[in-house]
Amino acid sequence: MVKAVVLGAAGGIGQPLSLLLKTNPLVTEPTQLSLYDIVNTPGVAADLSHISTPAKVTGYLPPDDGLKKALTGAEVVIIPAGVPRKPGMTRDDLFKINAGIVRDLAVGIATTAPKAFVLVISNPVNSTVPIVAEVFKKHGVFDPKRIFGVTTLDVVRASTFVSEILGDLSLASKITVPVVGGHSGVTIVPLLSQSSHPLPSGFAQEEVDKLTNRIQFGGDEVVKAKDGAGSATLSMAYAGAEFAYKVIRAAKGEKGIVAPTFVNLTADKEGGDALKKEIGRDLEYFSAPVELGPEGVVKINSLGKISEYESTLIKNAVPELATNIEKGVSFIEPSKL
Ligand SMILES: NC(=O)c1ccc[n+]([C@@H]2O[C@H](COP(=O)([O-])OP(=O)(O)OC[C@H]3O[C@@H](n4cnc5c(N)ncnc54)[C@H](O)[C@@H]3O)[C@@H](O)[C@H]2O)c1
Ligand SMILES: O=C(O)C[C@H](O)C(=O)O
Repeated sequence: MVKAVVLGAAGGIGQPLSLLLKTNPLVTEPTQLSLYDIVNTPGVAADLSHISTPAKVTGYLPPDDGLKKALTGAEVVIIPAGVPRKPGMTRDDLFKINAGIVRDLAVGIATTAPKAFVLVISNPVNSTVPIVAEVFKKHGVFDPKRIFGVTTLDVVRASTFVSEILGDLSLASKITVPVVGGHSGVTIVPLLSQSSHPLPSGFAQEEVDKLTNRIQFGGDEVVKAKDGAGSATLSMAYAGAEFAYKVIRAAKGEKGIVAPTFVNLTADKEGGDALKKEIGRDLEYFSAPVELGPEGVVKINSLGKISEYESTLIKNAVPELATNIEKGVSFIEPSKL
């Protein structure tokens, strides 16, 4: 039995994500799904509760201790609460509003469900994950193995775009491309040289560059197409559900589940230290392929053999990552809790 909670469940991501959690035929879990938002969750929960699958769905709003009730007994908490981008904005522009939202929700988790796995979707992920971690530290419940920044959408995009180039969309769900670094612009580093399905022979460097750029700025492609009506929601719901299932399956004892995710590098000290050497900087957080287990992070894998081009991408990612991480860490001071 798993209790999963979606915070921000009435939003563009929250609703389809909750639908996927309620309906996935491969996973009989979660058996309890709690939906929390500042608006509309009773309606979303009533709607989902008519679907003929086992998970019991309940909606909560802020009055009457709704957050606490939603989180009581939670094992997996997924956070897509917060504002999305409009054209012309960077993810960092969302910090002003989303940092406070994520901080307050993190306080709720730290006090009510400190052992839950926390999956952070709200942008800017490079800063919101450190915010959650700092809140947990202040409450004395920080476990780096249990806090994840969800970067799965970058991985999903990379697989899809590579399958398009290979001219076979049916390969999309089979192709794996590790995407490392962080979740914004140049901090998104696809390791195309490690694609499970190599790019066509003779694929020019110029084309690798174009493909890399498309993966790094895939979010902007959607923001532009939605033209003021928000950012990726449906593909994010898909990606968020995929990652959540991996965390749940690993928690249930399934072995060998590996996924890139943005984690605190102390989650696996040995692996984290080796990774810091590879990237040439003592960063506190990085998205890397992580092996998952019953307690969360088991092992942070090294980047392995990467091309010179990819090594340059990582060099370009590191300064922005360091700034984003510091911004999140310094947002949390004892006086703010
Ligand atoms: N990690 C990723 O890959 C990724 C991908 C897409 C979007 N995002 C981010 O996810 C976030 C949500 O995007 P969206 O399109 O669903 O936005 P949205 O505006 O459609 O939905 C956000 C929801 O959060 C709710 N909310 C606001 N404050 C809250 C609070 N204090 N407690 C609970 N709920 C609260 C809102 O009421 C709304 O229902 C944005 O920050 C966006 O940038 C991340
Ligand atoms: O681009 C955004 O702002 C949303 C999300 O981070 C994405 O990658 O689609």
